[in-house]
Amino acid sequence: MPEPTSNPVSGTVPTATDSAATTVEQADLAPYDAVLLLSFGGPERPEDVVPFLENVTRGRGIPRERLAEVGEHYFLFGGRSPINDQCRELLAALRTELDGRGIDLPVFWGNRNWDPYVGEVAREMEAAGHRRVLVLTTSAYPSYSSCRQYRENLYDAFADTAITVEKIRHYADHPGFVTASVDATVAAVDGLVAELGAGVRPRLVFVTHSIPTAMAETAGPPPKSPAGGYVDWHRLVASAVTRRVADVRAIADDHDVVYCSRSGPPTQPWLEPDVNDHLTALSAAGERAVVAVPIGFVSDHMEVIFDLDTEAAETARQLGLPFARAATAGTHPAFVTALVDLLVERAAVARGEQVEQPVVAGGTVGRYACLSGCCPNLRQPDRPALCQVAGAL
Ligand SMILES: CC1=C(CCC(=O)O)c2cc3nc(cc4[nH]c(cc5[nH]c(cc1n2)c(C)c5CCC(=O)O)c(CCC(=O)O)c4C)C(CCC(=O)O)=C3C
Ligand SMILES: [Fe+2]
Repeated sequence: MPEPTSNPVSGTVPTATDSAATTVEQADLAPYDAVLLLSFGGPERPEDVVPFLENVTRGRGIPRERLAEVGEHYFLFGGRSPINDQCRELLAALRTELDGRGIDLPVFWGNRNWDPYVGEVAREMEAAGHRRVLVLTTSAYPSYSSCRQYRENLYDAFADTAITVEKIRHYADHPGFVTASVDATVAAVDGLVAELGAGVRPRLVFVTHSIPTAMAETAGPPPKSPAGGYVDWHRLVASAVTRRVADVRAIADDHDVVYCSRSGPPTQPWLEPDVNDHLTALSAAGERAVVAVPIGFVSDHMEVIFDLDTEAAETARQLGLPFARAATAGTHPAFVTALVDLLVERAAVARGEQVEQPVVAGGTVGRYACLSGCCPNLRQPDRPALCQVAGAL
């Protein structure tokens, strides 16, 4: 940040001794008057688990056995999902970063599937006088589940309020998100090398949430491959992370994008391979060590602590395949800085200003407002959603 020539807060000229306290210029996110962190939500007590699962799966056709199985994942961790605490930590980190830039807008937090519900938070925000809100979700990629479903819930929450809602762009290809994954991957590679010796070249296995192939193929705006925007964006992030890790550490030449948390009826095709099947195949092919990089999750969600740290780690143990899991972005400073940069960028765009929109090489600048047919709801195509504009794909 440039040194201010005068102190905009007090109007006095900063001196050498008080400069530390006076170099923060007041800034804002005009035209927005508040920020909303929108997340998935998760249970915090054993009694919450079943009602939470009912909220998530209502009308989604998930088999009863799958629900019972996922309930057990939560019970294994005391009936408490890690996700809400991670949102609290992210809120604190965002506050510190905003304060450091002299931005004093309030940051609210609401969830789609558990307390604090976004519908209740919307009414609080309206009562507090807010009228134009900028939303940041804890989901970084395009697809129905990771984008439109959030926007449908925003519609339900805000339709009857006086508040206008806008969103930042999809940010998985933002350099700050990629940097957080690179640092985490380097640390995990170093851990394996310390354990196994300098000759080992771990293979990077990027992991994300599986979704039905029908959802994947319709995800994201063009240009996209037949696999769809969800898969394309993950492949791009995986390649970007691999390139940067390979610049500084010896790793295997190839990397993979694989999936966890498959749900739905067995007859419905979902994205494959499953991470456990893939570890088995890599072991059979003679791979000597694997680093799992959960680029599909912004923090250590249940999918990370159960599907990877518990289940996939056990698969690797049984295979005798050395395995490490890289940290998620969480509150990595590069990620927190990137999120605030994305808020600042979005506000500048709303003011009609020219602004830099950084993406990693080969990335595309995600849309601020999605096209009305993008990431369609295949069950209820006409369900209303916010932050979209009319336009054909
Ligand atoms: C793409 C995607 C993300 C990433 C983007 C994002 O972050 O949003 C994500 C995140 C999450 N998913 C989560 C939890 C669950 N997801 C489920 C079910 C499903 N997820 C799907 C997709 C995704 N999900 C889909 C297509 C289904 C099938 C039902 C349907 O078509 O809607 C079910 C039901 C049981 C089951 O079927 O597994 C649960 C409990 C939690 C909370 C974790 C915690 O507590 O830490 C988080 C962050
Ligand atoms: Fe999910």
